[in-house]
Amino acid sequence: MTDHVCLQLQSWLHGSAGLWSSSLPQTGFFPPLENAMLLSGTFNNRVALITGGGTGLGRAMTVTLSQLGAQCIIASRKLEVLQQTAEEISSQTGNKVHAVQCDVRDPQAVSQCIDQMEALTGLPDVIINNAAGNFVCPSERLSPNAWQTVIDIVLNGTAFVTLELGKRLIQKQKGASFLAITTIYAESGSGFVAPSASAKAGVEALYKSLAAEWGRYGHRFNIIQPGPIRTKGAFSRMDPTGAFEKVKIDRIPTGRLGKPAELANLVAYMSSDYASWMSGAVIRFDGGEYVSIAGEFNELRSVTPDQWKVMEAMIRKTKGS
Ligand SMILES: CC/C=C\C/C=C\C/C=C\C/C=C\C=C\C(=O)SCCNC(=O)CCNC(=O)[C@H](O)C(C)(C)COP(=O)(O)OP(=O)(O)OC[C@H]1O[C@@H](n2cnc3c(N)ncnc32)[C@H](O)[C@@H]1OP(=O)(O)O
Ligand SMILES: NC(=O)C1=CN([C@@H]2O[C@H](COP(=O)(O)OP(=O)(O)OC[C@H]3O[C@@H](n4cnc5c(N)ncnc54)[C@H](OP(=O)(O)O)[C@@H]3O)[C@@H](O)[C@H]2O)C=CC1
Repeated sequence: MTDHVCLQLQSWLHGSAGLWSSSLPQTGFFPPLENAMLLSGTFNNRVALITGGGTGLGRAMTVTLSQLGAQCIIASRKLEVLQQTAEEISSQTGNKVHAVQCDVRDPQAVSQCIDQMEALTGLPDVIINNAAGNFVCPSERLSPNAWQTVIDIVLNGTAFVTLELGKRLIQKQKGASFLAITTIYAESGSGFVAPSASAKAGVEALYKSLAAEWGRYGHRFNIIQPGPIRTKGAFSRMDPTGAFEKVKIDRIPTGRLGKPAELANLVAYMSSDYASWMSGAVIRFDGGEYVSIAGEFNELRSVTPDQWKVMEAMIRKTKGS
């Protein structure tokens, strides 16, 4: 028995068993709740700008904010996509969603987009910097333009939108909540997405800096770091073959991907007056993935109770160093 368990352990250590798979099956402890969490009317008479709001997570945020009473503006490059999303959400919620074309890489376009927005709704109360560009690529294969494209969308785009709106809000003495969507690897860095990791880290530095500097103008700045949530935009560029999805899920302690509506509820809370004391916060929202990857001994989840008996006996038998 003991020899058999030792052999099993050796085979596990040499990688023939799934390194990340837990010895216990995931039993659906963490079902997602996808309805809007806040009180209806929380965002009545509020205007929310969501960059990249036409698709994926930005779209889900727009649905939730609109359900809660906000007048939303969604902005990105593809006007047709934006218009379709805006119409669908407006008719679903009864609250107007406006579509405004804007390439956030271009500061002049950003300024014109904000002119357009001011004419439509006035300056926003809620700003969600969600637009991004990313793809997995070995760093030695990146061209200068590939690097620059991601940095321009994510870091410069966020800065152009935030600074232009910030200046105008300060001028009008109007407070606002700014939120940036980054990633869990903004902190750790990550191979194969170096431009995105660098840009998202820059966004976090910008938001923490402005949280300190612009509180005096009535502006709050917060950050959400989502873990993996299925969207076409992300998954088609991060896992085009689908080969890595199971590996990812196996290392998430809650045993599943996140849902767009779950993230949208957190976004709504952090953008609402219920969070008016929250500024400079970085909230990781990843089902436990980050700590699961980081912990030195977390692979020991694969050790079975029988294997533990053998290991414990071996450890207890050892005397001295
Ligand atoms: C192990 C992983 C397992 C599972 C993963 C599963 C799920 C994901 C989990 C977590 C996700 C975590 C973080 C996600 C962060 C995100 O940001 S996801 C959002 C993704 N959405 C988008 O990217 C949408 C917008 N993207 C785009 O429009 C394009 O993809 C873009 C390339 C970013 C920009 O388009 P644009 O038209 O402006 O640019 P191009 O002219 O096409 O390209 C510019 C230069 O980049 C080079 N390029 C483009 N693609 C690639 C590539 N795949 N590899 C290498 N280089 C690329 C292109 O050649 C240009 O350079 P040049 O040729 O030198 O001119
Ligand atoms: N899904 C996930 O697992 C994770 C996502 N994230 C983050 O969540 C956010 C949303 O991603 P997700 O919804 O998954 O992916 P999407 O691809 O659906 O969203 C990205 C959005 O950004 C917009 N966009 C891209 N380039 C520009 C530009 N130059 N100017 C204006 N808008 C632009 C796109 O619209 P258009 O093409 O019309 O310009 C699109 O709507 C991103 O910040 C991403 O980094 C973070 C961690 C995990």
